[in-house]
Amino acid sequence: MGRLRGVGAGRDREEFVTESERLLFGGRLRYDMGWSRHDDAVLELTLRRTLVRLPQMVAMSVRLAWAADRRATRAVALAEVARGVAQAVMLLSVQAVLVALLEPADVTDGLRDAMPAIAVMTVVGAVGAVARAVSTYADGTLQPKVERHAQERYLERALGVELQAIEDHAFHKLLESAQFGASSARRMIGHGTRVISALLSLAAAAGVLAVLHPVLMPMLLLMTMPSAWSALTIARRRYQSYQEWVQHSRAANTLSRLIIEADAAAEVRVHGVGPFLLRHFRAMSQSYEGEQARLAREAAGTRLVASALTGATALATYLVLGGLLWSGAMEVAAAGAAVVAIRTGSSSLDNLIAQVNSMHEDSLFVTDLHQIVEQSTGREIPVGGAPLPERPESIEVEGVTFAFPGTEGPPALRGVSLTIPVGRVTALVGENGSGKSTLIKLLCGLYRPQAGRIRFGGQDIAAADRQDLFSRFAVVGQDFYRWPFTARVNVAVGRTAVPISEERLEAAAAQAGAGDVVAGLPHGWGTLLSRVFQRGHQLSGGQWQKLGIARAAYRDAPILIVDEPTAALDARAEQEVFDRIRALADAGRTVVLITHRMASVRDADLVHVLHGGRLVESGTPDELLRGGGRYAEMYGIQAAQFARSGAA
Ligand SMILES: Nc1ncnc2c1ncn2[C@@H]1O[C@H](COP(=O)(O)OP(=O)(O)OP(=O)(O)O)[C@@H](O)[C@H]1O
Repeated sequence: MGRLRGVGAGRDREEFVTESERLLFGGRLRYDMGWSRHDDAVLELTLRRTLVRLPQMVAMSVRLAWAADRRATRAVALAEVARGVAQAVMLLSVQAVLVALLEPADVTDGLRDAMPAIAVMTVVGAVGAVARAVSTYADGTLQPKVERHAQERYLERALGVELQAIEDHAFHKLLESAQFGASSARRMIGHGTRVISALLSLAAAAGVLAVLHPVLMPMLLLMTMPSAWSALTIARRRYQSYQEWVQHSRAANTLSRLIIEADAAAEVRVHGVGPFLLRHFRAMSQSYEGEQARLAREAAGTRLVASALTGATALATYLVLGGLLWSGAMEVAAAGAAVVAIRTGSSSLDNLIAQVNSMHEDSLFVTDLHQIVEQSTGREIPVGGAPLPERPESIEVEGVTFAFPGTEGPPALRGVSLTIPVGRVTALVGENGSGKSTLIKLLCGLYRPQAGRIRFGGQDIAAADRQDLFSRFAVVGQDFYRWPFTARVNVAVGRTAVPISEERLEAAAAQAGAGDVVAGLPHGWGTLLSRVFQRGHQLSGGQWQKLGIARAAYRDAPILIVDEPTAALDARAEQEVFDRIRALADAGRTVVLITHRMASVRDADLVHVLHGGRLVESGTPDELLRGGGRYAEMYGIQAAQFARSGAA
């Protein structure tokens, strides 16, 4: 990575855009790690730093485990300590047995002297085995709980942030990366357990070596250095690569999903899109394979160097041991015990390094999880606030300007001021992209204006309780969500805070003209509305639209926002929907209607016309028609179309 940060790095990176990335996704899909927030953490992934971070990481796993299940955590900790102590006692007993066997001239005496140590070895062997079984069981129950806990925390955070955070690609990338945090948290527990166990057994081996000869312990450490270095280097490269390629992999997955996606299946076949998608899937996968091959090549080289160094240090250690024996500085029995301790110690150290390394890698993903918490701070939907008036006279939009963050060009809304009277139908009209849907999202409190304010009966909604604000609205958007659940849930999802009421469902369906749709379903309200599951049923666009309106009716909120509610409806159904919308307003509901059908707007009490993010006209439909402005022009165009088709 350091190389990429060099002078020519930007140019190299720009050049390295695959054809698929450019054609399908409009450019490079790899993150510039030089600018990544993780960069510091990753590039500092050195042996020293990792070891310094070890206590932090162990503490992190303990905290995760403690929050998930205290009893199991305690059981794992006790069992692991018991295992470590058993191992230490075992090593000391081995030394005692060797001394007893090698020192006396008579073998029988030696065996007799060794008996107590052999008995101790048997007991601690059994204790170690039981401790291991306890740890395996407790760890097995603990890990899934930790994963669920972490996953819930993640989902709660994702749910709690503003729409704008979800739409921010950097935050979204973090969300994607952090979704692995939960399984990493689970693995951290396993690694944490094994780290403690390796540390204890290492301490035992080191203790024995220190007693035998002071030079042996540093030799043991030296022997393990190369594998530690290689493991950390490989892990660092892997994580960097993951971070850089996360969007690319996601894009390749999107391509493979599109090939099997039910909604795209017809077009994929009729237009022959399949081979095109497959070709680009192959190309994108191949470029990722190239990256993986690079990682594998570098890992192989690093491992080779590490093995050579390990061999050299092992040789040096045994030469030192030989020298000690030859010079008479050490007895044969002690040398035998030293060999056992070195073998145990180096295998514990290797194990420790491997575990610390995996733990470090996983801890980076768990850190992403923590970063979600950190980065969502300040972006979460505020809790609490001033209550809104129960029945405001009107909603006032005052000089509102709003630009989508990170977008260029003029703001989506510029100095818009208008009034939405309560209990009336207000229509918002304007050409595509004029800012109608954006204004609606601001009204509902999904976005905040950069200038100006929106008042609900005099109360600025910026200071209002957002949940209270949300509760005032029912929205039937152009792209209302088609939940892959039953018809019942697709309507009742309008109000999930209370138990589902069949009576209310029927009333909502009747209000939306969706009664026939439900009656025609094979299992009525219980019909699953998704073909990708067993017993699933497919609705037509118009049938879905009626259910969408029923959902809003079920929500029963004082303000109903309908964004192109009739686009997929036939002429009769369209008329019925507008009649119903009118009736809702007559019954005291406030309706904000967005539509391109000018004739439908004629029933509105007030019309606001947006153009290029500005309010250009306001008035009753008759006033605007008489005024001869934009509304009159759009109305005239549509009326002429009808007249032409009528004459034909
Ligand atoms: N999430 C978004 N991020 C960035 N820009 C957006 C986003 N949503 C809308 N825009 C831009 O804001 C402008 C206004 O869009 P908006 O959806 O409000 O228009 P509209 O009047 O509802 O259009 P239509 O009649 O086509 O539904 C457009 O230029 C659009 O590209």
